[in-house]
Amino acid sequence: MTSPIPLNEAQTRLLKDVAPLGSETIETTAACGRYLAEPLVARRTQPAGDLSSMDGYAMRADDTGGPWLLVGESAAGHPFAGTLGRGEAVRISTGAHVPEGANAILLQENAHVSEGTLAIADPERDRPTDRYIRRKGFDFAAGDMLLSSGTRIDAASLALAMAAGVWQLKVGSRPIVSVIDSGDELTARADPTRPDALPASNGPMLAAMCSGLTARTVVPPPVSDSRSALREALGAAADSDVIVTTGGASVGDHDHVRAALEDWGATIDFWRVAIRPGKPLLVARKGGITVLGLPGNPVSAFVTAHLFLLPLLRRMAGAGDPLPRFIEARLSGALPVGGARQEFMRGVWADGGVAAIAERDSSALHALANADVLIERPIGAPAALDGDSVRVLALKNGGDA
Ligand SMILES: Nc1nc2c(c(=O)[nH]1)N[C@H]1C(S)=C(S)[C@@H](COP(=O)(O)OP(=O)(O)OC[C@H]3O[C@@H](n4cnc5c(N)ncnc54)[C@H](O)[C@@H]3O)O[C@H]1N2
Ligand code: MOO
Repeated sequence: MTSPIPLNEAQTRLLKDVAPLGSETIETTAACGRYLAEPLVARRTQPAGDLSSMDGYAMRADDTGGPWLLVGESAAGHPFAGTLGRGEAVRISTGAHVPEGANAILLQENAHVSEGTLAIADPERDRPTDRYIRRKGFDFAAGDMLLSSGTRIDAASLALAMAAGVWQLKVGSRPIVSVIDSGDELTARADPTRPDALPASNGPMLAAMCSGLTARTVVPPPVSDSRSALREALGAAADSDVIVTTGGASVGDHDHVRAALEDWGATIDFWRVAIRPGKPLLVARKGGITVLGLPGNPVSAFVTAHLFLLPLLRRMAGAGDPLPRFIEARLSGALPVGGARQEFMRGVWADGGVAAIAERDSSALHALANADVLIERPIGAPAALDGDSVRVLALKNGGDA
């Protein structure tokens, strides 16, 4: 049996020959979570003209002493039509166009108005200023390249595209994923008449992880621990871009995934990665289909999905940067020396840093559900002390997407 390969080598091999699936043009409002298949180029200039950023009064820059005659109003959506002369001012609201000739704003709070005449309430302290003018095109101009191909559309970039006048976006196609739970002990729902049975939780968990990437996911009922049943389930999932199996990936008498994949005509790329949890991870290919054989233990399945399945789906969906990003955090508490596998411990935000959850069993879903982060422990790392810097992968607050 060959030795487990390092994580970075395994991720490189997984993604090496995987190209984005294709693209489609969709409404911008429906594009959240998708990846741009071409750069976003502005079709309009923002702001379209010089706008006031405050409610107040506009006047000429060479005429900031006052008093002024109020000659009209510029409201958002209703610009003042004329040109301002000396001794004249207009009422102006936030977001309204600064009239022709005007180049200074007096804040409403600093103004005194009486019978159509405007004056500075405290001339010793306040003066009209151009600080409250947002210049035409300061955010972006028509023709500017705003986001590069491969960028994930989130709420802010969706708003940017709308503001840039781009109603439709060319985005990467959504991958189709089939998730096969395998094991004789598994049932689709808890069955009180079978104390030996276990609800299949991996399939729904993995489907939920994929949904954050807008993949289309199919989860058939659990498959029994038999080579032929697995072979049949693989065949039934052949119209997928990715097939995920969970369970049966290890060395036990009932672990049939590798044999079933070979029966089906798939080629095993690699099996076993030097990570904890998740060592028995397997990658195989058949035609354009990538098969990820994830371990059955729920935490192992979750961690390997985070490290392999989600990057694979991001790449297929057109992401420029598919791998999860580590961030540095301060450790609250101490950790023992690292082992022979790169470890991903469940952790929580605590005392301004991260603390490892004591329960490290790879079946412990309760601890996983409480985790905010995965704390990375490199192979053979020296013991870590309270306050040391560690690398973490964020799980909560959008870290999964
Ligand atoms: N002698 C050895 N035994 C094991 C090794 C090893 O190297 N030598 N590796 C261990 C590691 S590490 C892991 S992880 C597991 C992985 O095992 P399998 O992928 O073959 O998974 P199963 O044996 O089928 O199941 C393990 C565990 O997970 C439960 N399970 C399975 N599927 C689901 C599901 N869909 N939903 C919820 N829970 C599931 C299953 O009931 C088992 O309890 O192997 C170690 N053994
Ligand atoms: O994947 Mo296994 O969890 O390393 O126990």
